[in-house]
Amino acid sequence: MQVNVTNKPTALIILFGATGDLAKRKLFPSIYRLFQKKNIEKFAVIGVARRPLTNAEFQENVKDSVQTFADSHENVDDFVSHFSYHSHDVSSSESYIELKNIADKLDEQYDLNGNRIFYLAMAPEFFGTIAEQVKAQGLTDTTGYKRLVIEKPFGTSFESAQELNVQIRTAFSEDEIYRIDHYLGKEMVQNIEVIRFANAMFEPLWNNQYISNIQVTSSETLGVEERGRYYETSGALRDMVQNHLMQMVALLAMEPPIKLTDEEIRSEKARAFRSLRPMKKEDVEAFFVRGQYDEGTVSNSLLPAYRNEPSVDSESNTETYVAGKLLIDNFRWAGVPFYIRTGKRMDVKSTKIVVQFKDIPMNLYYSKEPEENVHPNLLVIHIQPEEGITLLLNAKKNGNQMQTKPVRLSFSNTSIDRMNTPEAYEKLLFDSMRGDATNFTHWDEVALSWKFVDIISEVWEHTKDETFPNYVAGSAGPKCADNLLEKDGHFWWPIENLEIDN
Ligand SMILES: NC(=O)C1=CN([C@@H]2O[C@H](COP(=O)(O)OP(=O)(O)OC[C@H]3O[C@@H](n4cnc5c(N)ncnc54)[C@H](OP(=O)(O)O)[C@@H]3O)[C@@H](O)[C@H]2O)C=CC1
Ligand SMILES: O=C1O[C@H](COP(=O)(O)O)[C@@H](O)[C@H](O)[C@H]1O
Repeated sequence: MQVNVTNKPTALIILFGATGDLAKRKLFPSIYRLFQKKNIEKFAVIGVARRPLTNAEFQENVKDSVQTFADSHENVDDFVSHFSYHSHDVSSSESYIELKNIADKLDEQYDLNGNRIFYLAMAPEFFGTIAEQVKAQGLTDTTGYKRLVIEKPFGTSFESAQELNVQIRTAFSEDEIYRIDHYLGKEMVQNIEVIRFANAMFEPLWNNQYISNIQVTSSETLGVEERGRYYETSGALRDMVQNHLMQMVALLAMEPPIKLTDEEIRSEKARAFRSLRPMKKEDVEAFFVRGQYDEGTVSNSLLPAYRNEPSVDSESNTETYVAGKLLIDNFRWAGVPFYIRTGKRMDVKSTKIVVQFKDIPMNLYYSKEPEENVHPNLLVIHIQPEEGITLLLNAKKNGNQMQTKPVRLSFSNTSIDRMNTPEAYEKLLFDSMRGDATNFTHWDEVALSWKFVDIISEVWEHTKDETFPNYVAGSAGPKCADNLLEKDGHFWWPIENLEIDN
């Protein structure tokens, strides 16, 4: 269903998990930016968590968060006056009634038309209970819209995701559910569609006749930090591949949607997932490799091995690195490998997509200077930290001989628009308030991506990787990831050499 998208949304946001890390680092600063830009005016927030806090104490926490994580600090007192707090254990049905009373009061006070966002920034084990309770206790009986914004991970396998989906669907219909994948809120991830579908020079080439392979890299310098308990049962495959990396692959591989509506775009992404060649257990080893970081020295500090991080098993078999090859068995992509890789404690923090074009059929320049191999054309989409596009072409070297040199055409997104692009969470929160679900994941996409990764998890859970730990903290990852491409006659383009030239 296409929802009526409004530009100045009003809403009461009921934020479950309001004392947590995500709320502090991402959500409060994002709501603040929307307020500062006057994108939202009539709004109120109820923070929900167990610890006892007064409204004033909670507002002080929100103020701290804005002062630490947002780039401007004006009107903060006015901003935090929109926040209330309700101490409440979400697994007990009792205090939902009190929550409803607070919600109704704020609805009237701020003239919010009964519009409600239930934002679940909590561990997934609570998602089903909260959805059921807000319905049972009448919080969803409202005159305006009701929407459920739900954080990842959405389950830990297809089966668990399906159970969770059934639970939340008792209270919310599919078009009221906004499953967050914050990569879909990143400016340059949203730009993938525009680069592909708004440029006559790319779309005709966007297929197996002209593209040799596509590489998607998301590397992090951070380790697992304080999230060892969660990460031990997740690993990089469930934490990053099932969602962020596969979403980027879908955007790169999908067919042009007939319209730019959420339904059309999400159904094209789901079709791309349906075309993925399913993994067979016996093929996992040939298509996917894993790694786990060992201790390493970065800027003269010794960083611990994953197995020595808090709440991590000293013999853990959990992967902190994944590289893999995906094949899309459709007319457009047959034969083109999509390589993906992601890891924690790597040498650089960077997310990039490299589209490598095929060599031209006959190259006039090889014969003259065989050592001067002509560089393949590359399109590099820089997702973060820098945002932009680089096109690597070949041009003539200055001078009399006919030799070539690679040249770069670069576009830096931020310097062109002369503004900082909005944070992913800011955009997604705004979209959920406006009723635009385009950049949220539909159940079909979630189900298909879980089915794909479940086979890999099953194999990995049952085979201990005796090489772990197999890469040093602060390095470029394990050697097995290079072998994966070498077998196909390819190599990973070194992301640190592909920066944007301004
Ligand atoms: N942090 C991040 O960078 C990211 C987080 N996410 C996801 O966001 C969600 C939240 O993560 P994060 O903020 O890091 O988690 P935290 O552990 O920091 O916060 C959990 C929150 O839940 C509250 N809580 C826990 N149990 C209950 C309960 N029984 N009743 C009411 N409140 C409860 C806690 O407050 P109290 O103890 O006071 O009850 C706290 O506010 C998770 O699903 C996570 O996977 C997704 C992407 C990134
Ligand atoms: O969802 C997650 O993403 C972050 C990486 O996000 P980014 O925007 O900084 O690239 C990752 O650290 C975390 O483990 C994962 O849960």
